[in-house]
Amino acid sequence: MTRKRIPFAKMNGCGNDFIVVDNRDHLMDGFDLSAFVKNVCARGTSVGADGFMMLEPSEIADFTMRYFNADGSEGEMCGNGARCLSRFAHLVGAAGETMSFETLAGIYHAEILSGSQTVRVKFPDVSLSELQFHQPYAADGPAAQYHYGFVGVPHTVWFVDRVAQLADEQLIRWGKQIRYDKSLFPQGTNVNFVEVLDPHTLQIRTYERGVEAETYACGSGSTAAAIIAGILGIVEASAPVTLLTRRGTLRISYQIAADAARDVYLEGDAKLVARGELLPDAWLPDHNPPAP
Ligand SMILES: N[C@H](CCC[C@H](N)C(=O)O)C(=O)O
Repeated sequence: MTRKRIPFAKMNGCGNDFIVVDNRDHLMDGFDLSAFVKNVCARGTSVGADGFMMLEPSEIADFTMRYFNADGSEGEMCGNGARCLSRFAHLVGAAGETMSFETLAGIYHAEILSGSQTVRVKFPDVSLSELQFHQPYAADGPAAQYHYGFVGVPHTVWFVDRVAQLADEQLIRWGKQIRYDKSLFPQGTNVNFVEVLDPHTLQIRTYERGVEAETYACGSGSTAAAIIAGILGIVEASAPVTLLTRRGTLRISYQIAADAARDVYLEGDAKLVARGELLPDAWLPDHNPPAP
């Protein structure tokens, strides 16, 4: 068994938590990444997180972001993850206060707001042809219609009343039903339940694909919800939209042009909460088989 120790950081963006590894020197070569990620992200038996990210070199940007969901699947992109990895890249000297990075969903830009742990990520333009509005939903769900937005990853947005009061089990039941509705979403989807508080403020709860549970916040889901609400005239699109998540606040701003939402920015905290070493028992949970 390898005696490898893997330096890592634990980062937290608005309650979305991530294990981050600097893989610029190919430390992770030889690992079955899917199994590794699933094990280290398991809460209770290992470090636990919503996702796992690696900082890797890039020939066209400051670095490459590789993102894995807690279930071991590689995701194209993660908004809160991108904010956390940008801060990490800055902390380890891989990037200055402004940076660009490669993802499976294209090139993103980010800025560490001076002297703070606030990070603003700029998304590529969101083509309006990637959005769908007022889609009917026949099954027993949170609403009779939903809206769809692809913001690096797929998102559905459901406007509901009193989202904070929605029972956790109900949210999970609806989330799973929609996320696994292959006739509508062959690739699956994240499911965002959104309440309009005022023309500048939305409250949001998200069932995340790949975590298969509610997470405390979702950056790309918040971005999709803010853009959709702006185009529908539910919030004022010309001003920043505040998204209240379960563990903090995200700010989203954008400009609506004829064919795309441009200048799309997602801003919020990105905290470094721990640094240490992952040891084999973090990724080999079979050392502790369940009691017969
Ligand atoms: N929490 C993430 C979304 C991760 C996307 C993932 N759940 C998927 O669809 O593969 C965010 O802040 O944008």
